[in-house]
Amino acid sequence: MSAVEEAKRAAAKVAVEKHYPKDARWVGIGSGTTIVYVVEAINALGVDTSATKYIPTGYQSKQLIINAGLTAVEFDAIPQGTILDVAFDGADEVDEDLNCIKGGGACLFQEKIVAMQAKEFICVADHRKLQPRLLSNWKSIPIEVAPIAAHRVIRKLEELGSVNPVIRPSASEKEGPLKTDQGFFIIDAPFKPLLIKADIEAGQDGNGKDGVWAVSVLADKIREITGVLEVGVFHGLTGPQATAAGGIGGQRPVAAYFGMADGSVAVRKV
Ligand SMILES: O=C[C@H](O)[C@H](O)[C@H](O)COP(=O)(O)O
Repeated sequence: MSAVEEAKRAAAKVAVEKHYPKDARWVGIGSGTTIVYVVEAINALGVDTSATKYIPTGYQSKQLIINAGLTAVEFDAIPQGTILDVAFDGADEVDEDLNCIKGGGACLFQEKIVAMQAKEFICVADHRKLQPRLLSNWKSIPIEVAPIAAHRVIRKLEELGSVNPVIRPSASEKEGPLKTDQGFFIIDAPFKPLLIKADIEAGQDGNGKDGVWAVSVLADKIREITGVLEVGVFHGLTGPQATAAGGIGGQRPVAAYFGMADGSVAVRKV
């Protein structure tokens, strides 16, 4: 196993040991390569999972749950008002404020609704994802859009300062653009690194001047474009603040665990 895979596995083990409630009834399971180790770590806990329902965030996630011998229940099949005990997921990048970029594997819409339905959203990743600001290393924001509106959305993203936003192709050119679990397209929109709270407090302007945006300002602007289903920036209130504002746990994780190159696990918490 490569060092990066070892790092993902180490982070998943710590995150699950710290945040998986032994009597969990409803657990969100994200998408990607890191989440595989989260499911492995859940099974390794040795707790009784027979009464627990695992909510997938897409096709890959659902197959992962089923193949691990756990019970998958689609998001639209959970009883109304159900609050998930916890949701785990990976990320493409996490900043100092715990805002995340997600959607590198074309899953983001279902991941967001599952995260927002959970009391606690926990992020698990390797050291490459740990950055001071979003778009430091990962260069573009994945945005899920209705195919018919894709070119219109691209023009609007350019107006916001994105340079060369593109519709993500599928693996085979003849199949055209990649389709999400919703049958939508993904547009990858490059922007300059996004400002965090400390930058704004230090007096920087995050309102798009010279193409420089604060995380939530840009995420909200993109989401307002007609044709956009969801944006792969997870931000805003989280934890008790989200609950106090009438939400559940919010879309920003309360904690993120990173497997480091030296074998240790680093954590960022709100
Ligand atoms: O679209 C994919 C999801 O947002 C993933 O959670 C994200 O891309 C991280 O994936 P991985 O764990 O493979 O790095």
